[in-house]
Amino acid sequence: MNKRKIAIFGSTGSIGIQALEVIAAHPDKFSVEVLTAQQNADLLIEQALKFKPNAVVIGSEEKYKQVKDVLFDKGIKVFAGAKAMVEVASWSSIDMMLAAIMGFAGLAPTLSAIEQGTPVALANKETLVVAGDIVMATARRKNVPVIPVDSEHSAIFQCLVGEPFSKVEKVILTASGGPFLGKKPNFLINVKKDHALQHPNWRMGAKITIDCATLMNKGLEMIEARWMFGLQPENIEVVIHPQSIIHSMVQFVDGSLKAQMGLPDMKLPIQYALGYPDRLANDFPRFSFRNYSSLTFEQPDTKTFRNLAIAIDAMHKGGNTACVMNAANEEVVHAFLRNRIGFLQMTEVIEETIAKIPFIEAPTLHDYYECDNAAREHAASLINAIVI
Ligand SMILES: NC(=O)C1=CN([C@@H]2O[C@H](COP(=O)(O)OP(=O)(O)OC[C@H]3O[C@@H](n4cnc5c(N)ncnc54)[C@H](OP(=O)(O)O)[C@@H]3O)[C@@H](O)[C@H]2O)C=CC1
Ligand SMILES: CC(=O)[C@@H](O)[C@H](O)COP(=O)(O)O
Ligand SMILES: [Mn+2]
Repeated sequence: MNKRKIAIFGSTGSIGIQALEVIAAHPDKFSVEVLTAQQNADLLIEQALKFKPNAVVIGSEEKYKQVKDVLFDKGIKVFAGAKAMVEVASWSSIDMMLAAIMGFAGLAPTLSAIEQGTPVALANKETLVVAGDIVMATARRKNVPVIPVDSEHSAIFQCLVGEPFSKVEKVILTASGGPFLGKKPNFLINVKKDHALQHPNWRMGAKITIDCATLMNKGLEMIEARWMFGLQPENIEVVIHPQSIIHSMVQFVDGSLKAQMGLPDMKLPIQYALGYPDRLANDFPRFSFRNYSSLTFEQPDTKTFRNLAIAIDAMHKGGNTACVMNAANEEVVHAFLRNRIGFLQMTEVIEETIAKIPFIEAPTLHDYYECDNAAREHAASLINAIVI
């Protein structure tokens, strides 16, 4: 494999930091072309001094001077703002973009890279939840690979290697169940962010960790799988697997099931995507059957964790529904993390927002931006009316 110049969009986050660990372990395979952050100027500077990218982008324009004052003398280009992020994403000097920005904000830079013809390692699931039809159609038109980083989608992708798509019967996404597995609404009504942030198996950014606690993460991942692999909604299932050792499965037309397994460590899917189609050797800790006497499975409780049911409905309904749901979800998670609303109220706001925003059957990209905006405004007004 030729040495790849990687651009990490969201380098200061959980995925971005682990990606830099992968890159540091393979200096002969990867170099860093671009790093971006939104607010965390200190860490962005530290990363840039260590990895010497061609350029960095800081989303917050207020932090531009702080970053420029340190990095400009070192020959590193410094840009600021959301527009600069989209422009830099289109640089032809980038061999692969790691899309690791959190939320809807990741959509524009990722589309910009795909339009330019740059392969994308996709962690940012919201990009496909919001506009998966347009993003994947663009990737097909430009003949650009979109390699999954999300652990379940990486598992499915690995199971599909060498298999004709026509022989796939269904995919089964595994879900840990989060910190509240088995709990009922009378318990959930009182839970606070500190408890919800305790994921049983993975250490991740705050937003995705809350999504795991509500099971919205699995709903987002079903929609991500629908677009990433071109599946019909009825061919995507979820099973609860509390140990997070089987990362997902594919069932084929002869009934054979393939599963991808390993310890819960995002460095593995990150490395697989950055190095694809090579499998690079590493010294990550290995799974051992000696340490696990049982791997267990159960059905999700969608009556209690209604966000998963909402997402499944959104996937079936199509159009702009998942975009609206995603926007409302980003708003409620933000509010929950600031103790502005309760755990179960997150679901109520999402439902009311979907009911309020007019349905569009075949949205354009412009429609998706408008719907995201309108849904956020409506969800914010509902949140503001809540007193806890
Ligand atoms: N963490 C994980 O293990 C997994 C994550 N994912 C997905 O990967 C994505 C990133 O997750 P994670 O790393 O946990 O998230 P984090 O919150 O840890 O990091 C988010 C990154 O995005 C940047 N960012 C935040 N808001 C904006 C914005 N408006 N514009 C530009 N950049 C922004 C942050 O910058 P700053 O630090 O300056 O705020 C940071 O670099 C998400 O879509 C998530 O669902 C998928 C599977 C696993
Ligand atoms: C690591 C990863 O891919 C997360 O999206 C993970 O899936 C979270 O775990 P659960 O959603 O299964 O709780
Ligand atoms: Mn996942």
